[in-house]
Amino acid sequence: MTDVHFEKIALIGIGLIGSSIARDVKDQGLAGEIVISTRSADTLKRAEELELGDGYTLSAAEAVEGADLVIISVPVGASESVARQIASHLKPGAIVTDVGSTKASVIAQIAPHMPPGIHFVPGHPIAGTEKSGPDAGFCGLFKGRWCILTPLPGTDAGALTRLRAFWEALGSRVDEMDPQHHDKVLAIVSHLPHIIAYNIVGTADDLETVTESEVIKYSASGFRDFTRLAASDPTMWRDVCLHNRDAILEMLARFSEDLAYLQRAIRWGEGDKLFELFTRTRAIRRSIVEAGQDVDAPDFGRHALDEKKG
Ligand SMILES: NC(=O)C1=CN([C@@H]2O[C@H](COP(=O)(O)OP(=O)(O)OC[C@H]3O[C@@H](n4cnc5c(N)ncnc54)[C@H](O)[C@@H]3O)[C@@H](O)[C@H]2O)C=CC1
Ligand SMILES: O=C(O)C(=O)Cc1ccc(O)cc1
Repeated sequence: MTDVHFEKIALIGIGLIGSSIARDVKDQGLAGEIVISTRSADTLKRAEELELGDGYTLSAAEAVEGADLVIISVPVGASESVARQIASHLKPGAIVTDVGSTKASVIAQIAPHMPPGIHFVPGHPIAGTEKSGPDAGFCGLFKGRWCILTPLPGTDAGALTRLRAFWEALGSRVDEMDPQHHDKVLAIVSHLPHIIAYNIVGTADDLETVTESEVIKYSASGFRDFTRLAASDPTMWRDVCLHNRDAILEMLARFSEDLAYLQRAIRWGEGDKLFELFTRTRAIRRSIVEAGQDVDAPDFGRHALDEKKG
């Protein structure tokens, strides 16, 4: 059996994801010691009040001293800064991983700083909410959710197996994927929906004829769903957009083309085209429900993309 117990786990960043990991690790006794580091003193103090770990420090370098597993849970744009700070303090043989929503950029930021003998295995739990900060996390966030690992060529098989077992202990289903493929898949199933939500809520806010009270008063559940996504952390999503630029622009181009098709059909009263599209999309959801798949399941998007690729 793979050993999922670590003597010391260092958590760098203790927001929604870091604090959820801390809660699960504690709950399941997966670590002898949890040391938490974050950039802001206020967040660190809050983590201590919530008793999320055993040790607390503003120094990421100090946190990783002697750690067998280091989990970086910061906005993706802060990855290189963290890697620089911890590089020369890592214990030989340590596993370093992250939870960032984009993978190619995070790898480019972290991998060059990792000394020989350190096992860097990038990861991404496909689980979260629109909330952020240490209070937002909860036990069981990762249960039944996918976690995608994007190992690099030459990644130590033992380190990969241990990290996989760690996420499985948190209740996740684990898949491995090439980082570029990950970034394309997530661009369509996660990044675009957030961008569309930010855009539609922004548009509604800009409409002079629609007062704030009307937007709230008459908002149907469709619009409300968008406002939840559009309430997501601005720093995190700015970084996702800037660090998955190419895949997002590619998917946005496809999306805009398809939107123009819809726009034209509406303008010219081409009801058959509208009906055909709406019937096709309805069938997609129905087939997922009939297959007994959770419609929230993150692999939905991956299957849809694979089917498109043929
Ligand atoms: N929010 C979500 O639903 C999900 C987020 N992710 C990824 O997880 C990572 C963390 O996201 P959340 O926990 O949601 O964010 P969060 O905003 O709740 O927490 C971020 C943490 O990073 C710390 N931090 C920020 N800049 C830092 C820096 N330069 N150095 C050290 N610490 C720094 C903050 O103090 C905070 O503790 C991001 O990369 C995000 O893309 C992955 C899956 C889901
Ligand atoms: O809140 C939601 O609906 C999400 O989609 C959460 C989420 C946000 C970012 C990720 O990289 C993974 C999951």
